[in-house]
Order: sequence, then C-alpha cells, then structure tokens
Amino acid sequence: MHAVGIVAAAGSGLRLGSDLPKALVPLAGRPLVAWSVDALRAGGVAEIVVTVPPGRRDAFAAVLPPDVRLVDGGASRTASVRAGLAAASADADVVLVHDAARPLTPPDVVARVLAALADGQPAVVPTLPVVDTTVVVDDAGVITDAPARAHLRRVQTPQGFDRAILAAAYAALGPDADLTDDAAVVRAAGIPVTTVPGDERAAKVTVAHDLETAEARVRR
Ligand SMILES: Nc1ccn([C@@H]2O[C@H](COP(=O)(O)OP(=O)(O)OP(=O)(O)O)[C@@H](O)[C@H]2O)c(=O)n1
Ligand SMILES: C[C@](O)(CO)[C@H](O)COP(=O)(O)O
Repeated sequence: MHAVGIVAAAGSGLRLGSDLPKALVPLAGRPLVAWSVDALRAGGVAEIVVTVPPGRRDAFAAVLPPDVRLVDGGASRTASVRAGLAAASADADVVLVHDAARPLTPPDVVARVLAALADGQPAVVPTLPVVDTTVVVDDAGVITDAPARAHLRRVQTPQGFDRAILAAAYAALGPDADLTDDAAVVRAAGIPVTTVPGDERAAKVTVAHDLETAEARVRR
C-alpha cells in the first residue's frame, strides 16, 4: 500500500498569539511541523507533502528534511488540504491528512489508521471519548440540547482515506467550501467514515496552554 501524508501547516496560529506561523513555533527547540512530519514517518508514512503559508517556503525548507515536498496552502484548512492533495503522487493508494498542530502524535495512532485502510476501509479517523457533559446552546447561551455522551467523540488527525475517494470528494466540493476536517469532506460525498482509537498525546496545539502542556510532555 503506497501512502502519502499531507501535513496541513499553512495556518497563522491566531489563537496561539505568536508572531511566527504556528507550524514554525518551537516545541522543545524544534518547530511543530518538524515534530508532526516525524510522527507520520515514525508511523510508517514515508512520502510527505506539507502545505505552507504563501511566501514562507524558505523558512519551512530550512527546518524540514529535503525530501518533504512543500506547496502553498490556501485561506482555509480545506483549501490547504486541497492544494496538498493536488501535489500528492497520483499513484498513491491512500492519503493521511495530519495537522502540523498535533506534534506529539504517537506512531501507534498513525499505524492504526494505516491498518484500517489496509483492511479496506475508505475513510478512517482517530477519535477519543468525550468526558464532560456536552451541550448545544442558542445565540443567547441557553442550553437547547444535551446529546447522549456515549455517542460523542473528539476527532483527531491523522485522518486516512482511499486517495481516489478523497480526491473525488474534494472535486465535488464547492471552491469556497470551508469544513473543519477531511472526514466532513468525504461524508458530504456520502462516504462512511469509521473510527479507530486516538490518543491524548495527539492533542492539538491551539492556545498557549496547549504548548505548555506539550513542553511538559516532552520533558517527561
Ligand atoms: N489556511 C489554513 C489554516 C489552517 N491550516 C492548518 O490546519 C491545522 C489545524 O488548524 P488550526 O489549529 O486552527 O491552526 P491555525 O489556523 O493556524 O490556528 P488559528 O485558527 O488559531 O489561527 C494547522 O496545522 C494549520 O496550520 C492550514 O494548513 N491552512
Ligand atoms: C482537523 C481537526 O484537527 C480535527 O479535530 C480540527 O477540526 C481542526 O480544527 P481547526 O479549527 O482548524 O483548529
């Protein structure tokens, strides 16, 4: 099975509040994107495309292995993954889409996604249970619903797909579509998405506290 990894790294990191694009922010002295590329490789994905903020290729090339392909990302994560997918080898069987913002993803998570794809699943995402009661609120903040927690999951990356199915789902999507993950893209095309266990260590670095937590994990 020929797998290609797409690392979405073209975000700016507004919620982190850094001057650098988030993917270049250091974690224990190495940029987040370098950790995330290593995580995919350690899990068994050799070929990697990284989507970068336009105009920042040199900065990314300086911190990544020379065989990683760099492409300009877009204005949204959806647009960036679309650009990465267009640059991925057309002869790849499967694609794993990963966030640069999930630097400490254990190789086991990547391996579980690959194994489910090798089993013939068309779309696979790692998930974790929800531990808090979770509610829906209206614009005034009043609770309107409290979905049964047993059926709720937190979705992580890498998310794995049959390459042709993901490409067809993106092709069917409007040019300005902005969905929060790639599972939503294939679900919009009617493809069922299965889940495998995620891992708390694959947490996303979104705000400053997440970076502190990741630093503490690396120190341990
Ligand atoms: N136009 C974009 C926006 C996001 N991403 C990537 O998608 C992943 C998840 O996005 P998020 O954590 O929201 O990153 P940012 O968009 O950088 O964060 P923020 O919303 O705080 O600006 C990140 O690795 C980010 O680099 C991307 O490739 N292209
Ligand atoms: C793809 C993702 O990490 C799955 O949980 C998440 O949807 C990214 O969301 P963000 O708004 O780009 O942080």
